[in-house]
Amino acid sequence: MFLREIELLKDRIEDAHSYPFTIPTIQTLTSIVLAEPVSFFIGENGTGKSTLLEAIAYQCEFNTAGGGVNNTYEVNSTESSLGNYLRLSWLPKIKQGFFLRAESYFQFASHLDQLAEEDPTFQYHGYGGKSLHEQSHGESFLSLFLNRFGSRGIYLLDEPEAALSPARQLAFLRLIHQLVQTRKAQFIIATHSPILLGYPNAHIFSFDEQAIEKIEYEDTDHYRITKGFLNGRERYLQELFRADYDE
Ligand SMILES: Nc1ncnc2c1ncn2[C@@H]1O[C@H](COP(=O)(O)OP(=O)(O)OP(=O)(O)O)[C@@H](O)[C@H]1O
Repeated sequence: MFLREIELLKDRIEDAHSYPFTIPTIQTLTSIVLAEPVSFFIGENGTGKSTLLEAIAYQCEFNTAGGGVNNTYEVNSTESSLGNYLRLSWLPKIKQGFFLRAESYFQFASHLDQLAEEDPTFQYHGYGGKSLHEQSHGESFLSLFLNRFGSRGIYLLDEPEAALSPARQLAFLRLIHQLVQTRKAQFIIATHSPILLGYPNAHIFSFDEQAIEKIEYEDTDHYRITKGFLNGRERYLQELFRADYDE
C-alpha cells in the first residue's frame, strides 16, 4: 500500500457554490482513509466518483485523460477541477501507476499508435505487442491490465468492467490478487460491478448518501439487487413490470 489518506483542503475553496463543490459527497468530504490495498468507490450515476478519482490521478501526476506519469498527450486531457484541493498522504511515496477511464480509452489507444509511429523501437512494449485498436474492446482492456499493470504502483480505474465479460472480470480479479500479493500494488476502482466488488477484504466507499461512507459488500445495492434478481428472476420481473400493467 502506498496512498494512505485523501484530504480535501477546505480552506482553499473560494467558490463553494460551483462545480465540483456543489456535489453533495464533495461538499461533505473531509478525508478518506485507505486501509486496504483495494478500495472501491460505488454509488449512483453522478454522485462524484469519477470527479474524485480524476482528482486523485491529477495529484499522482497521471494524465487525467488516462495513462501514467509518462503519458503526456493532450487529447481530451482535462484540467481536474478538484485536483488542486486535495492532499494525498503517502507511505511510501511512489510515482508508478496508471489511471484508466473507460470513456477516454479510445484516445489512449490512439496515443499509443502515435508513439509507435514516432518510435519504431516502442513496439507496443508493455501493451501486449500490438495496437490496442487491433484488439476487441475487452481483449485490449485485459491486454492492458496484463501487460501494463506489471509493476508495483497505484492503479486508479474508472469502471474497468465496461468492456469485460463476466469471465474476464473474474480473470481481472485474479490479476488484481496477483499484483496485490506479489507487487504490493494498490487499486482504487470506481465500479458498478457486483463481481469486482466481491474482491476479498476490500474497502467499499459508498457515494450514495450526503457523505462518503464505508459499506459492507452484502449491504450494497449491487449485491442485493443482483442476488434478488438471480434468486427469483421471474418473480422479480413480474414485480418490476407490474406498474406497466396497472397503468
Ligand atoms: N466539468 C463539469 N462541470 C460541471 N458539472 C460536472 C462536470 N463534470 C461532471 N459534472 C457533474 O458532477 C456530478 C458528478 O459527476 P461524476 O462524473 O463524478 O459522477 P460519477 O459518480 O462518476 O457518475 P457515473 O457512475 O455515471 O460515472 C454529475 O452531476 C455531473 O453532471
